[in-house]
Amino acid sequence: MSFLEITGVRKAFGPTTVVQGFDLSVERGEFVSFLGPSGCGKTTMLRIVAGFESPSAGTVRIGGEDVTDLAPNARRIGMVFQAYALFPNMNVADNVAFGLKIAGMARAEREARVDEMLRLVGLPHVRDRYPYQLSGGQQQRVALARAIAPKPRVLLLDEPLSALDAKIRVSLREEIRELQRALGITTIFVTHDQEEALSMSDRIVVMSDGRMEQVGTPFEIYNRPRSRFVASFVGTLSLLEGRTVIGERVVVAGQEIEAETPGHGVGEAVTLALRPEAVSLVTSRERSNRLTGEIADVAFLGSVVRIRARFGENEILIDTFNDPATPPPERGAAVTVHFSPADIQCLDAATGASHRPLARAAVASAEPVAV
Ligand SMILES: Nc1ncnc2c1ncn2[C@@H]1O[C@H](COP(=O)(O)OP(=O)(O)OP(=O)(O)O)[C@@H](O)[C@H]1O
Repeated sequence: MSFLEITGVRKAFGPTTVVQGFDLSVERGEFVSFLGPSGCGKTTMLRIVAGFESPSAGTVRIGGEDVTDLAPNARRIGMVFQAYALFPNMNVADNVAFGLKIAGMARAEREARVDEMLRLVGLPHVRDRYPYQLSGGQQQRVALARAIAPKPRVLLLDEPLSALDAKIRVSLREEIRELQRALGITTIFVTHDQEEALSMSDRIVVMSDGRMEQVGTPFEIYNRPRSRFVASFVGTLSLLEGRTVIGERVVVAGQEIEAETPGHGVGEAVTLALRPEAVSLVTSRERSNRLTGEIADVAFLGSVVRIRARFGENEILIDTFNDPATPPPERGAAVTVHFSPADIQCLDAATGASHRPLARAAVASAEPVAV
């Protein structure tokens, strides 16, 4: 049995079911993200694990113990919320000591643990400050120190980074992950930010409309999305609308390309999906599987240049690495792009299912995936 077992959980508020068919086993020390758009039920699921909501059906087990009917404070979990939830009238040390005091820890031991926790989150110098004297990032680090001080069995993080500046968000991601690894604490992290989930998680649960769409490692979720929803929610994807012709070929914007379209007969409409990093600009004539169109937009992102090219009604995003010797193409310029047939994913318009893994992963390449 896994350390945290969520079995058959369903949750309804009145007539509205907001979570259903939720089954998940989390190993000890694992970092699992619940990823999905606003309203998909991820916070509700986290609150069920925490004990703030009771499920309409199903059970939650931690360390083999059925905690479904236990109050939150009896579950030995730690939680960090999105909004700064520090007690404003207490200084940092008292905030971090809060759970320890409730647990009846002696003063000297408490003080030592507070110091240890503040060192762990890199804030030994803010001990006597009040929350309003801290930056947003510092407040969240104190909230993290407060959550882990009582040595919880499970750490629950509800969008803890979403109120912070982009730069701090990225550095705190790494800090949280490092700390989580060092402590070996089983963690569930709720986010609607796919980059956050991809970069931090051992596994991701992608949720939509109260259901689990897919569970997998970031690599699996990105490269082998099981549904159109997962394919388009996680990462960036260009969709091409085409029509199949004889010989594994598809006509897109009046041009023929090679693409496998399993399950589609000749003459059928088909949707093809492509990741931006799978497309390259063609500089010589020899490459097959090309489409010619026009540059619609160029975004210079620094190390990566993201180009939006138009092919009739279709648009393709292309990520190329910055080359200091070659300025990016101009808007309106003609462009020819190339992609390998293996990098094309054929989506089934009717069911939203994807027929085959996205590209490179299919050959189990160890190539790092740009996010
Ligand atoms: N106490 C409640 N009573 C009634 N409906 C609720 C309650 N709590 C949540 N809901 C509804 O349940 C659905 C899922 O909400 P939940 O907060 O779990 O989604 P979420 O994925 O976490 O979204 P967000 O990222 O916006 O927080 C929403 O439609 C929400 O309105």
